[in-house]
Amino acid sequence: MAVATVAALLAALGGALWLAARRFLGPSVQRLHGSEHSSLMHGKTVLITGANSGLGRATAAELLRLGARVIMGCRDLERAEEAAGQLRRELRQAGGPEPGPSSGGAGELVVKHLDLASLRSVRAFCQEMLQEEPRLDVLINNAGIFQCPYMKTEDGFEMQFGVNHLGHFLLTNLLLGLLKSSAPSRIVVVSSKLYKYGDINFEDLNSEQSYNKSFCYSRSKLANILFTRELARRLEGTNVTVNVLHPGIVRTNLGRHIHIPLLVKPLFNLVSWAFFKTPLEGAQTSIYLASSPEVEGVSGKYFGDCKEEELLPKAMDESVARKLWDISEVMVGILK
Ligand SMILES: NC(=O)C1=CN([C@@H]2O[C@H](COP(=O)(O)OP(=O)(O)OC[C@H]3O[C@@H](n4cnc5c(N)ncnc54)[C@H](OP(=O)(O)O)[C@@H]3O)[C@@H](O)[C@H]2O)C=CC1
Ligand SMILES: CC1=C(/C=C/C(C)=C/C=C/C(C)=C/C=O)C(C)(C)CCC1
Repeated sequence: MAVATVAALLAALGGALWLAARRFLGPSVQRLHGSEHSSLMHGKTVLITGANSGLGRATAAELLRLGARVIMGCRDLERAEEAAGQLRRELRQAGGPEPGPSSGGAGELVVKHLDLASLRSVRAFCQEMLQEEPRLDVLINNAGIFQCPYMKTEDGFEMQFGVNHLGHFLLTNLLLGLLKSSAPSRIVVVSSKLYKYGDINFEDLNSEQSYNKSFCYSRSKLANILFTRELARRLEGTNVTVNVLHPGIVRTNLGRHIHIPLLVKPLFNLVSWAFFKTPLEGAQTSIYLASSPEVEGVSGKYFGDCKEEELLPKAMDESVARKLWDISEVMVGILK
């Protein structure tokens, strides 16, 4: 008995040491582009939704470092300005490009208000973009909400479907002209592996008959993939590409609606610290699809860890993708 207890304690201690060593001594993030690529994104304007937190913030930081001009589309201007201030300080400390009159926009960070839970806000944002921005080279549909209680957007859509899919659907459609006139340009869509558990039930897209927060998140992420594939088809020959990715499991604020008992929280924090990716690790595929010459001309594909991955048949169903597109047009009011 005593031997078993000692063995269990030793195993636990060994495991803890291994995890700590992995975090502290292991290679820090394998950055996609080292310093030799620090001008890769010079002259390019990138719009990132939800760039004040998590993956969006890390993506913004890295693309700024590569010389992009980054527009942060965020719903809370106070949180966004705070994040922008930190990003500018970090860039200066790292010796990144200094924005100024002669920098051609390199390293410049702009904050704009965008609430994807309001079609009015999306329209106002796009109008401002079209008035103020002469070009848009990369659009990163990153913002997302995860497993919230049943809530509706300003326009009466179930919140996860409304923000993760419909808000981005309208945003992308209204910015397509600018992306086309800036071609070659790219659209990057952040989905999730959890798409596998979703289905597009056209009879109840607003989840009024029943609401399951996990299913609705998965459905919104499946919609992200179907949207990407249908858009890629529609964009053939335009030199505007669109690809979709899953980032893995990443330690961000996405879990804000998951309620964990106070006493168990430290354990969850420890587990996430040990096993989840950091935001910079998780953002690598977004950064890759936004900037790498390797994916020039590649469109309609699904990526994880900077490599193309296979999709389940339900995410490649062209008739479902077309029907979802048509219904989304009606829902957001852009039916021609
Ligand atoms: N973290 C993970 O393990 C995984 C994440 N993903 C996906 O990654 C993407 C980024 O999430 P992540 O960085 O993890 O989470 P965070 O919660 O850290 O970031 C989400 C961002 O989306 C913004 N957002 C939420 N609702 C709206 C809205 N109505 N209008 C505009 N912006 C909004 C948030 O703004 P605010 O800060 O104001 O709330 C925040 O900036 C999401 O699409 C998510 O589904 C996919 C798989 C796994
Ligand atoms: C980090 C973290 C949490 C967990 C978040 C989780 C589990 C997020 C998972 C998101 C996924 C897998 C999204 C996929 O699309 C807690 C427990 C809320 C609180 C402690 C810190």
